Amino acid sequence: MAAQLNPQQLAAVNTLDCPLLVLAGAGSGKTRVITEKIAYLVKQSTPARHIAALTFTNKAAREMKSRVGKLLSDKDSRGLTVSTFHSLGLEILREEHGALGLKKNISIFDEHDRLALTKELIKHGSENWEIDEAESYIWRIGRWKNLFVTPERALAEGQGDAQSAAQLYAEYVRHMKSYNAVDFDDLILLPVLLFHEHADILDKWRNRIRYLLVDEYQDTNLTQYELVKLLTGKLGRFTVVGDDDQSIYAWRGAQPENLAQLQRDFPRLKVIKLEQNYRSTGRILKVANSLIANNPHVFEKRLWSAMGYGDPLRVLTHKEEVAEARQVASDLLHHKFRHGTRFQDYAILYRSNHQSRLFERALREHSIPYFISGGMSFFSYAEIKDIMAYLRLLVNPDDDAAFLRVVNVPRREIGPNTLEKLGAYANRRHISLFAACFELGLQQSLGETAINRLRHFAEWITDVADRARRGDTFAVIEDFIAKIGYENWLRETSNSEDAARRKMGQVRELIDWLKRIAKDDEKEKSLSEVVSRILLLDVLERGQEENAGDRVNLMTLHAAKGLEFPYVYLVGMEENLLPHQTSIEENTIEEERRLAYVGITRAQKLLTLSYCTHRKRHGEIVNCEPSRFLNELPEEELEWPERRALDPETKKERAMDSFAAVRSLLNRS
Ligand SMILES: Nc1ncnc2c1ncn2[C@@H]1O[C@H](COP(=O)(O)OP(=O)(O)OP(=O)(O)O)[C@@H](O)[C@H]1O
Ligand SMILES: [Mg+2]
Repeated sequence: MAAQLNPQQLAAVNTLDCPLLVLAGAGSGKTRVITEKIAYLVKQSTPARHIAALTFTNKAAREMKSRVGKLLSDKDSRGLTVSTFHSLGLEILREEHGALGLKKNISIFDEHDRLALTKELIKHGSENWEIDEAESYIWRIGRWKNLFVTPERALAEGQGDAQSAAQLYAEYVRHMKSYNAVDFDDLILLPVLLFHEHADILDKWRNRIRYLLVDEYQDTNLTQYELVKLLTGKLGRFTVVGDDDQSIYAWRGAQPENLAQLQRDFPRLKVIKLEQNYRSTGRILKVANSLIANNPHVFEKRLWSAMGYGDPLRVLTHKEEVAEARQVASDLLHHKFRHGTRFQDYAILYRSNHQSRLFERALREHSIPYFISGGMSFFSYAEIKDIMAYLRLLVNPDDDAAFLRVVNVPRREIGPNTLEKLGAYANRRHISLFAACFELGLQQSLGETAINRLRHFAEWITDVADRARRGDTFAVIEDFIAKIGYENWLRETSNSEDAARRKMGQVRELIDWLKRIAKDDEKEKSLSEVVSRILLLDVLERGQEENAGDRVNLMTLHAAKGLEFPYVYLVGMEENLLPHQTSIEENTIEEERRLAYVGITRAQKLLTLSYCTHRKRHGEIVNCEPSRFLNELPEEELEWPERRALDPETKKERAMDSFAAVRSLLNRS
C-alpha cells in the first residue's frame, strides 16, 4: 500500500479548476503528485485517452507508466498518453504530416545525419561557410529551433555572421523537407508551427488532450513551453511540477524562467509548494540545501525530512583515478556484505561519460555486476547503423543520409566520385539522391555504367520496400540481409572472426527487438512506425533497454535526474571535472552547482563523495584541486579524514584493513 499523500500533495491532486504549478525541492513527491493525479482525473470521469503526461526521458516515462499501472486497472488506463515531449511531437507529426507538406513516412535524423547534411550543404553552397565550423552551425540552428525562431526570423534579424548562419539554417530546413526528414528539435518546433497556422488542427488536439501534466518542468525550453501553452489554451487545464534548483539543461535551451513566465501568462495560476522530503536523511538534505544556497534564488523553498538524521557523509581522497575506481568498488563491496544489501541499491554518478571506463574495469575486477544507463549506445555500432539505414530507406527512399550510408555497403562499386556528382545534380534539382537516380538529366553528369549501378540499387530498394509492405515484413528483412551477403561483408571488414560473429549477433538482436516493438501494443505496427519509434529511443536515450536484475547503476548526473538510490557515490569531485572545465571558462558555475545538487539529492541513506589529488590528462599527470562544491558543504556533516591530515602511515593501514576485510568476505561468499 502506498503511503498517504500529505495535505499539500492532496491539494495539488484535487485542484482541477485552475492551472497549477507545483514548485518544490528534490524528493518532495512531485512525480508522485503527477501519477496520483492521473488516477484521480480518471476517477473523476476524465477518460484516460484525454489525459497526457509528459516527461523528459523514456526511462522516466516507463517508470511513470508502471506507477500509474498500480493505481488504475488496464481498462481504466487504456489510451492514456505518458510520453516524452519528443514522442508526443512525433505522434502529432505522423498524424498531421499532410498539413506540413510532409509525406507519411518521416525519417528522423540523428546527430550523425545532421552533421553529414550540414557538411554537404557547406560544400555545395554558394556562401562561404566554413566546413570546420559545421558543428557550431548545427549548434546555432538547434538553438534557434529551441528558442522558437524560424529561418525567416533568423534571416530578418541576423547581421554579419548570424546572417550567414541564418542562410545555412534556411537551406538546412529546405533540404530536410525534401528528404521528408526531421531532426530532434523539429519534433517540437514543427507541431508548434503547425498549431500556429492551422486553428482547426489545434482544436482537434485540444479536444483530444483535455488535461496535460508535465514533470521536470524547469527543463522545458521556449518551444516546449509554447507547445504546452498551445495545447492547454486559455483554460489552462494543466499541472506542471518542477524545481528551479534542478534545471540542468540550459545548454540545450532550457529556461527556468519559464516557471516565472507561467504566472504572467496564466494569472489564475495556483502555486503549491511541497516541503517534506520523503527520500533522504536529514543530513543529506542539509548538505544539499547548503550547497544550493550558494546560487541566487527566485523562489524560496524549505525542505525537511522525517527520515532521521542519518550517517555523516564520507569524502574519500585518492592519489589518482585508477585508485579511485578500485577503492570505490571495494568500498561498495565491503558495504554490501556488511549490510546485506543488493547491488541495485548502489549508484555511481559522474559528470561526464568518459569517466565510466575505469569504474567499469574496477567493477569487473571485483566481479560486481553493473549497468550503464546512457553509455555507448547500441545504435552507435556501425552494423546497427547500417541495418537501420537500410530500414529507413525502405520506409522513406528520400532519406539521403540513409542512402549515403548504405549505397556502397556491401560494396557495389559506387564510388565517392559518382556520389559527389549525383549529390550536385540532386542539389540543383532540389530532389533526393534516390529520386535523382531515375532522372534522365543525370546523363549529363555521369557515365552509363555509373548510372546503371545507381539505378540497379534504387530499383532493388523499391522492390524490397514493396515486398515488405505487402508480405511478412520481417521475413523480407531477414531475407534481404542474407541476399546482400551482409554477414560476409562483416567478415571481410572485421579484425577477427569473433568480432564478425559478435556484430552479426547484434544485428539479430536488433531484428528481434523490432519484432517485439511491432507487437507490443494492442494493434500491430507498420515498419515505419517501428523504425521511427526505435530511432526516437536512440536520440533520446543513447542507451539500451532497462537495467534488469541486481546490478550496480552507473550513470551521468544528467541521466540520474528524477531517480533515487539508497547508496550513492558521487565521484570525480574535482575542479575541472565538477564543475566542468568549460563551465569554469564560460562562467556557468551555477548550472554545475545544480548538477551537483541533483547528484546529492539522489541519495536516500548514504552519500559518499570522492576525488583524486592527481589525474592523467592528455597523457600527463596533473594536480587536481578538490571541487569548490566540497568546500561549500557544512564541515560538521562530513567525514573527511584527509582534511584532518591523517599521517601517511595510518592512511596506508586503513587501506590495507579495508582490502583485507573485503578479501576475507569474498573468500567466504
Ligand atoms: N506522501 C508521501 N508519503 C511517503 N512517501 C512519499 C510521499 N510522496 C512521495 N513519497 C516518496 O518519496 C520519494 C520521492 O518522491 P518523488 O520521486 O515523487 O519526488 P520528486 O519531488 O519528484 O523528486 P525529484 O525532484 O528528484 O524528481 C519516492 O520514493 C516517493 O514514493
Ligand atoms: Mg521527480
